[in-house]
Amino acid sequence: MKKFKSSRESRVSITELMLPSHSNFGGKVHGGHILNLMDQIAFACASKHSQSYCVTASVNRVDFLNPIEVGELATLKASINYTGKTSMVVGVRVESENVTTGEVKHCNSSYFTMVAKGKDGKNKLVPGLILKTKQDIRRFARSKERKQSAFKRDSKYESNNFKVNEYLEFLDGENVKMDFD
Ligand SMILES: CC(=O)SCCNC(=O)CCNC(=O)[C@H](O)C(C)(C)COP(=O)(O)OP(=O)(O)OC[C@H]1O[C@@H](n2cnc3c(N)ncnc32)[C@H](O)[C@@H]1OP(=O)(O)O
Repeated sequence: MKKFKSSRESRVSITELMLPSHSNFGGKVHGGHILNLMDQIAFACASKHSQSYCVTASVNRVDFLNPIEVGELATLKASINYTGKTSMVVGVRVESENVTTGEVKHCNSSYFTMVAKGKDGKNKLVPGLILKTKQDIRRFARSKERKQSAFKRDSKYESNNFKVNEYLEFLDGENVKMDFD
């Protein structure tokens, strides 16, 4: 297996027609269906890069920017934004297209952290990423910063580290009432 690979080598794109069976009560495509497709394409992209079976470790923020209508085409694009030792961050973008008007809407962007698994079920080293463009560097740097800030936030809120007195003021003006037992 190569030691380094470019994001172009594992880029994946799929287009699917949104069927009535994918709709929610409001007639739009169900968010859960879109998340399922996003997870599948993130898996395909990470598996291609690492040439391994991968698992989803986390999903960073999914904003539903625009709804997708039944009868529209949903196109999902995925590429590797970041490589760690055994983990990869896959950027996933979802667009919808109205086939009659040709209007294209950006519906979601999200970042899936996938971890490669070896045949023994243990986490496995993945090839590094060859950064070819300014855009590649921007995506890599953004993912690295996001990973570092998530780590800092998680440690701050661990129950052993959490200092309640430092957060009482933080609750001022919020829709809560203190009622300690
Ligand atoms: C395709 C599917 O949908 S699979 C089904 C859904 N997913 C699963 O069932 C996964 C269940 N979880 C697991 O198997 C494990 O907890 C894993 C693989 C996510 C983490 O493995 P562990 O051995 O516990 O963690 P470890 O601390 O060694 O981390 C391994 C790597 O994952 C990264 N990682 C672990 N947890 C997270 C997280 N929550 N968010 C982001 N990255 C994470 C680490 O930073 C590390 O990256 P690196 O090797 O590039 O430095």
